[in-house]
This record gives sequence, C-alpha cells and structure tokens, in this order.
Amino acid sequence: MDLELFGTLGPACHDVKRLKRMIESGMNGIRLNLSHGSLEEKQDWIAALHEAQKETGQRVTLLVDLRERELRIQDMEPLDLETGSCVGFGTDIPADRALCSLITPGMTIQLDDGRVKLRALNLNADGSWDCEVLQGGCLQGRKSCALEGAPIPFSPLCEDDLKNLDNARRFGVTALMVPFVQSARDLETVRRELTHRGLNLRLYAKIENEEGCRNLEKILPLADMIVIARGDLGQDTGLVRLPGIQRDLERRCQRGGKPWMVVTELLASMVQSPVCTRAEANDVFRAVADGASAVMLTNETAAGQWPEEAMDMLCRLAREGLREREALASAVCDGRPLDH
Ligand SMILES: Nc1ncnc2c1ncn2[C@@H]1O[C@H](COP(=O)(O)OP(=O)(O)O)[C@@H](O)[C@H]1O
Ligand SMILES: C=C(OP(=O)(O)O)C(=O)O
Repeated sequence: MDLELFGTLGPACHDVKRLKRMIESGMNGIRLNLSHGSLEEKQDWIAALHEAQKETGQRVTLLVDLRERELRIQDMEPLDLETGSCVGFGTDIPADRALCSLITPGMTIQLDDGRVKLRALNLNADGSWDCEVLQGGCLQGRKSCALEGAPIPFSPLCEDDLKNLDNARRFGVTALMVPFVQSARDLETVRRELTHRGLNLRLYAKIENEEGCRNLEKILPLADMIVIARGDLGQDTGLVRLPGIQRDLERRCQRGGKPWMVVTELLASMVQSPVCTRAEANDVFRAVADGASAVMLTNETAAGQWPEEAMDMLCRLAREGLREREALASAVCDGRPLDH
C-alpha cells in the first residue's frame, strides 16, 4: 500500500528548494491551513509547490484545511505572559467578541494547544475578560483557543471558506480537511457546497473533540479519511486520556473499513532540534504499524527550524512502521510465529 506522508506548508518551508527536498524524501501531500490566510494570499507558496512538483516529477496532494473561525485568538505581536500575572483577554490578547461571549467566570482558557493557560476572572463592559495567567509562556497571534466545557459554536463553513472553495480549482486543491467534525451533517454540508461548485475533493474529517468521537460511526461513511487531530482533541480530553482515545478511534476506523491519519506533535522536538526523541520515533512507527494510512507533520515543517530533516525522519519512520505491519500481516496469513 502507499502511505500518505504529509507536511504542513508554512513560513519555514514555502520555497522551491526546501519543498523539492521534502518531496524527494517521500512527502506526497502537503496541508495548507487556511486559518492563517486565504488561497489567494498564499498564491506564491502554492506556485512554489507546483514548481517543486514539476521539477521532481512527483504529484503532491494539496490538502487545504478550512478555517476554524472563533477558535483562535487574533493577530498580535508575540506576548510574554508571566505565571500569576493578570492579562486582558479580548484586549491585551485580541479575540473576537463572539469567542469572549462563550467565557464564564472561573473558566480555564487554553491557548496554543494548552501551552498557555488563563483563568477568567471578571467580565468588562466592553465584553473582554480580566484573566489570571495560570501557566505563562510566549504567546503568538492566531494560536488556538479552547474553552474548557464550553460548546463549540460550530458551523462547518464560514464566508472565507466559501471564497476559498470558489478558488480551489484555480489553485490546484485536491483534498479538503474539515476541522471539528462533530456529526454526519457537518460533512453533508461541506459535500453539498463542493457538489454545487462541481468539485470532487477527498474529505479528511478532523476528529477534535469528544462529540466527534461519540459520533464517529455516523461520520465514517461520509469521510474519505478520518484525522485523529491530537492537538485540539488532547485539549478536550486531557493528555492522560488521549492515547486511549487514539487507540479507540483507530480500532473503530479499522472496524468501519475507513483509513485514518494520525497528526500533531509526531516529531515536536524537531521544531527546534535536527534529531527527534526516541519516544517520537516510536510514536510515528507505532501509528503506522498499528494501521494508519497517513501521518502529517504540523509545526515541524510549517514553523520549525528543521523542516526538511523532520519530513525525512517522518517518511523513514513511517516506512519502517509499514514494513512491520506487512511482515506481521504476512506471518499471520502463513500461520507463522510472530517473531522476525
Ligand atoms: N499559512 C500560514 N501562514 C502563516 N503561518 C503559518 C501558516 N501555516 C502555519 N503557520 C505557522 O505554523 C504554525 C503551525 O501551523 P499549524 O499546523 O497550522 O498549527 P496551528 O493550527 O496550531 O496554528 C502556526 O501556528 C503558524 O505559526
Ligand atoms: C492538526 C490539528 O489542528 P490545528 O493545527 O488546526 O490546530 C490538531 O488539532 O491536531
């Protein structure tokens, strides 16, 4: 079988030379997260990708990830937040009022996949919140925001998404990632918009919260790929439950005959280091050995210091995992003992 090996396109890897090297390592798909800008705004990056494909003679899936509207803070300069200090959410940390309106007193606000945590104290007249910094750090603009216990005001497509879909053919988009899929209806809505535009894109459904997990069996028939999106999912479930939930989703995809992708922090230390940890090597290997059809890097290629090395490592570990899986399958088939 062919594995799908994805990177994420970002400021760290949008030039032809880097993209070519990543393709030569085995990258056969790349995700563009539209939460950070439209197809039109990223047209130079997409042109570089097309050039790299031409020069290598390899086809690469261009997978666009729809916007997660209210679930992010807005653009800002990096802000150093000290644990125990006070900060304005909606002022010092710019955030849209619809997002602020979901906050209740005492709620924990997790930013940047839980790297920074705030507690909401007082609501101000302008709709912003005074917050205590529970866990400080350097916070950048447009990072994710999760509100513990609050419902996600999810409608799968916003105005910007529709504009991006109008431009999808022009930019050579071949697949679509849908964030926060919580029901079959979410995917039906997206599919209707695609059909309306005569687009036949593969749908990668991101399972990012417990509601999506609960409804997996209803979501499976409408998705081409289930994405176990461990970033947001881990915020919703907590890190201690996350590995078990990943396994449960994998088994249910397998039972339902649906391919799945494992993403987020696969090689997180390679954002800063040219080598990964043993635990990360094991994570990628096991994800594929246990049956994943696809794996994807996020920060490592989009914003890391070693995008080419990270992609090369991902591809090599994933191939090793696939060899293990195939060896095991053929041993079972021949009734041989399961040693090597
Ligand atoms: N299209 C983009 N434009 C600008 N920055 C980007 C883009 N894509 C990714 N990045 C940067 O790379 C980081 C990782 O990207 P991504 O995987 O989309 O993560 P996240 O959804 O957590 O922001 C982003 O937080 C951002 O700093
Ligand atoms: C890949 C994920 O989504 P995003 O990068 O949009 O936070 C995730 O939550 O695991």
